[in-house]
Amino acid sequence: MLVEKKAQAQLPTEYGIFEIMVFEELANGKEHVAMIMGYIGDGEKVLSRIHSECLTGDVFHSLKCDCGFQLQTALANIAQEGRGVLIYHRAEGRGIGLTNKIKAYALQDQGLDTVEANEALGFPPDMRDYNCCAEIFEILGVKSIELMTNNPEKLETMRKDGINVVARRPLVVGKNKYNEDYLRIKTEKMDHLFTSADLDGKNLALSFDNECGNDKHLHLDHQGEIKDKE
Ligand SMILES: Nc1nc2c(ncn2[C@@H]2O[C@H](COP(=O)(O)OP(=O)(O)OP(=O)(O)O)[C@@H](O)[C@H]2O)c(=O)[nH]1
Repeated sequence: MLVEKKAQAQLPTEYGIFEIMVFEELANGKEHVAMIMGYIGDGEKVLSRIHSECLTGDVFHSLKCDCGFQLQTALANIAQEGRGVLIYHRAEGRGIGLTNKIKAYALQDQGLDTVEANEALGFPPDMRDYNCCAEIFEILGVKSIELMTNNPEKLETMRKDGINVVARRPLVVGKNKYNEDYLRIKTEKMDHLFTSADLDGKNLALSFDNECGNDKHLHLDHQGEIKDKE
């Protein structure tokens, strides 16, 4: 047994009413979350997402990654179907944690890509494992899933752990000028399932307007002083 269910309640959201459940991972005390909508019933063909925690993207709407956009789109897709499960997997920074992810961002500011930055800090490119997510599906009575992801490892782990993946639904959203390299590196070095049309922005279900927001943004110089950037 990898996880234990700790709490459950209703959670009204802007996408509709979910049932929220908290599962503790026994090996490390991490609190993973399942957001469930509708009646799981026979547990077959449940629209699902395993979303890895990204404080910067999910909460602060960072444009350096696609995480926040994927989270919103996954919840919206589940609401549209009226049935589904989103597991919020507490594996911040692909498992290296928030402090190390921000250290990696600092290295990326100096020109390293996401994989190189992890390696420079002494970590593999990706430290996640998804076994506890498969067990959460099992506890929920989910037998087969349509998984919203571009990451082949999530598909493989679910299959190995006995959760039948009947389909993959690509989740290509939120490309913008700040995350172009991040997305490209996912295809080139991490085997993620983007097409060249995705990377050109042609297949985006929800494209992000490059020119939106205030481009006369503030930036920090090397001393940490905030300056206007023209
Ligand atoms: N180490 C590190 N983690 C990052 C970086 N940018 C985002 N993340 C984390 O990456 C995780 C999301 O992984 P992704 O590779 O974007 O996507 P995925 O979950 O593998 O695949 P999808 O299911 O297609 O979203 C989250 O935990 C983020 O916090 C980065 O530059 N470095």
